[in-house]
Amino acid sequence: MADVALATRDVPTPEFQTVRTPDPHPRPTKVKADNVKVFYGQKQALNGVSIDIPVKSVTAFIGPSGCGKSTFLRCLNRMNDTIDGCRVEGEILLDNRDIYDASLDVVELRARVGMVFQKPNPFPKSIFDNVAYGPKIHGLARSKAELEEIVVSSLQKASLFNEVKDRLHEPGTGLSGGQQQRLCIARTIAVSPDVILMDEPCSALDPIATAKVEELIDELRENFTIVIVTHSMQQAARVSQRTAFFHLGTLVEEGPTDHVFTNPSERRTQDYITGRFG
Ligand SMILES: Nc1ncnc2c1ncn2[C@@H]1O[C@H](COP(=O)(O)OP(=O)(O)OP(=O)(O)O)[C@@H](O)[C@H]1O
Repeated sequence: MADVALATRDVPTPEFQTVRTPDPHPRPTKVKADNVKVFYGQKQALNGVSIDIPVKSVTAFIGPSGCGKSTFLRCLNRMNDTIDGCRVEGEILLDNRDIYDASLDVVELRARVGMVFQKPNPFPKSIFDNVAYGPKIHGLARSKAELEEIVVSSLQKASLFNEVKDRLHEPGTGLSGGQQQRLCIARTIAVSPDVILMDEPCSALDPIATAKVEELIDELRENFTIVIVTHSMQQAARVSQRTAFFHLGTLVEEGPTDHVFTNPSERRTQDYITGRFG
């Protein structure tokens, strides 16, 4: 009950309220979204989502299929800009800067806010070149040696180096699915992002590869702000510190992961996590 008493109510739109439970030891906000609405043509997919995403921790987005988790995730690095007919309203700040500001360089933004997709999607290039690609196009290495250093350290941070060190010049597509996903994470890390967005990063992986990626996510949160969309509530419970529950285009509830899973403030959250719908 003490946790419920902590919950504060916010009113992003007149139609609904998001219940928020603060962390006992809150971290500074890295990304702040305010009243974000997304439309695909005439259809509204998000009804005014507001959330503060804390720095250097993992925030999980959960909710039934079609509730808008991926749509909201894609707002955070403007990937929705690439979808015809998609319109975003509201405000999203990264380190207090409006990411929808007309003067903002979207390529730069996507380097600062990297994305890992559901299906591993290495380039048809060598393992080395997959990781070197970003640093090369962003001019992050002044010499060949520096580029090599970035590639090796990114593969190490992605817990992949030891498995591939003897075949760096072989195709990335020749790796196993789990290794390919860690290669994609290494590729994202190589451009030194602040935020890593992960859209169901384990859904194409077997349980062992999933466990490795989850372990990796836990290590990465020391240095990166991570937002993960997942269909697996066990995964959200294992890897995240905060959880946000979406339903029908609204953010119903967000709070510390243990609170959301053990003592949710909202009936809809309770029904979802106990499998009554979704
Ligand atoms: N490119 C698109 N064009 C039109 N409608 C879309 C598009 N992408 C998503 N939608 C719609 O927006 C709503 C939210 O979809 P979204 O993919 O964000 O949900 P989700 O919670 O991530 O679902 P899932 O868990 O199944 O991936 C859905 O009704 C979906 O049909």
